[in-house]
Amino acid sequence: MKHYLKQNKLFMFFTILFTAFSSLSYVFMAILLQKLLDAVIQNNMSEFRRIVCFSILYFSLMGLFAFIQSLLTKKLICRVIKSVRTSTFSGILHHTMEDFTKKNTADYLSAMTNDIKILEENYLLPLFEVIQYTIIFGASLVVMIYFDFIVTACVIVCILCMLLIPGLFGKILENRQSEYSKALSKFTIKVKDFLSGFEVMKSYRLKAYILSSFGQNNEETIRAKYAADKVMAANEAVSMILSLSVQIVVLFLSAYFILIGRITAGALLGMIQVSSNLANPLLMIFNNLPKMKSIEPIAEHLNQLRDYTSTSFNGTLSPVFNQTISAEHLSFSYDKAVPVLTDISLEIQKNKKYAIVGKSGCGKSTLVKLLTGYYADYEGRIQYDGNDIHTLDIGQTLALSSTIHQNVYLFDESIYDNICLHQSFTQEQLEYALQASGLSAFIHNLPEGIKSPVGENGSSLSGGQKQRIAVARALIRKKPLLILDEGTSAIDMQTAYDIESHLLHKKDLTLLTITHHMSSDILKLYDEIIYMENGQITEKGRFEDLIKDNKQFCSFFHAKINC
Ligand SMILES: Nc1ncnc2c1ncn2[C@@H]1O[C@H](COP(=O)(O)OP(=O)(O)OP(=O)(O)O)[C@@H](O)[C@H]1O
Repeated sequence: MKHYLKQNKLFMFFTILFTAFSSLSYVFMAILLQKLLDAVIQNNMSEFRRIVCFSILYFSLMGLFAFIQSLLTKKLICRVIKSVRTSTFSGILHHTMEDFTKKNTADYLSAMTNDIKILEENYLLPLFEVIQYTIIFGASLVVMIYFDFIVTACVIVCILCMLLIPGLFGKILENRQSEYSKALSKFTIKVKDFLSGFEVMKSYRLKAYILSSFGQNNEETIRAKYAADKVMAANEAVSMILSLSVQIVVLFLSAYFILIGRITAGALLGMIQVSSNLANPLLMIFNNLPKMKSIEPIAEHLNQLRDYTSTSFNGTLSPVFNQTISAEHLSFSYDKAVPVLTDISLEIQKNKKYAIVGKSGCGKSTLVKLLTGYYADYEGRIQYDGNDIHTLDIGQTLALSSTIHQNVYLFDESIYDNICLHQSFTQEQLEYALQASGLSAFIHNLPEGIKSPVGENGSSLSGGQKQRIAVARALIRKKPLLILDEGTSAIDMQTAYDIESHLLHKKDLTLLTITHHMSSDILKLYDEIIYMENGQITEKGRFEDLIKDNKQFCSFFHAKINC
């Protein structure tokens, strides 16, 4: 948190300055009361008038300072929250694909919303209260010494007892707050999951189950919140008792000192006023310190997201793909126990076309993800034009390829924005991409044309239309490597055939197609069919040759077309 406050040093300085002005005015009230009562008791009319005039000016200025201080504090909190959000979000965006997918997206969502809210409520707001009350407390102590030293000494003893409170509750509150943050994150994950599966819920009549599971999670979250609130309540009660004891000590001692003639009645009134300026600020400070300490695990989590650095890919070379992407003796598993790819060697030559086929779950998508720089923790070697992928800048390596998945993600913007992704392209480039992806006729029939909104994740489009937008998105960028991972599966046969054969005839494109669609007309157009079984490549070659060989691919092909 200090990091963000340092970024706003000047703002912080002026906020503290005006906090000091408005805080000192509270303390000065005690001296004003003492002077007023003494003037009244001494029947001093001219002194009384002087005090009244001074008070009018004084209270007007006090109001102005309080307003400026409040404004500056709010503005500073807004600036800090904005910085925390921006740097946390940019840290999240900095994650490698591999590390990003290790967590549920709702976990990031919870950090960006719930955790930052907790930070505001339990750190930033209390911090400025603590600053304000510390100034009031310090100034009150000075005024108290001015009134009477012995009373001040007794007050200090009470305060030392109060110093034990943060130590008493801080650690417990920290643990409870951390549990609450975890519960909130779990709750957000569940809600996101349920809302994403809305359609499944409707068609499988899952409402009762979802409501009960939601209720259980809601209950756990509230229980975690209440557990933290209970510690806060205990902290508040103990702080209150101790702060009251300060006022009681002041009251009784001052009364005794009037009796023995040590102080005046005006000083008693002043001391009662100042003692509340000692007790209340202390109460607030000791209420707030454990709260502020409790956000440490949350701040740590946000800092981890902000300061994320990839430990897997640290290369800096710009990748070049002019000849080959190769894999040698590549083995990989997601959880170490179950091997997904075993000893794979292959070479992808620039501008050639490859179809990767095999039974579901044999590792086709995983192989392509590894080749394009998705995962770093594998055995063997992956090279781009002879350079190990680990020596390359992974951001640039990932940008060399475009993958069109079965489930395309579309932003809630227009078709145009989803294709161009806020980059500039010429009209000619746009028209080519629309034509080659088979989108032209569809867009032509829309009232708003290419500017039509697609809805949340393309909810107003069909699966095939979404895939065509993804194809246009990739083609307009003329990326050297295009991957179709069942990328045309939702498009009607004729359009899919047209798109795929167009891509197969593009001379300046390397194409990797993962397909379950066994059309001999299309498969014949590929330079190489790569057939996989149980995480291994068992056959490679042109379609006609593999059919002639009459081995595993041939049986797979015939089994598929006979289905
Ligand atoms: N992120 C992941 N975490 C853990 N296991 C995974 C993950 N992704 C895939 N797997 C597992 O790895 C194996 C290979 O999956 P992969 O998606 O590569 O197969 P595939 O051949 O592309 O399948 P399909 O043709 O059905 O899309 C499967 O057993 C799958 O369950």
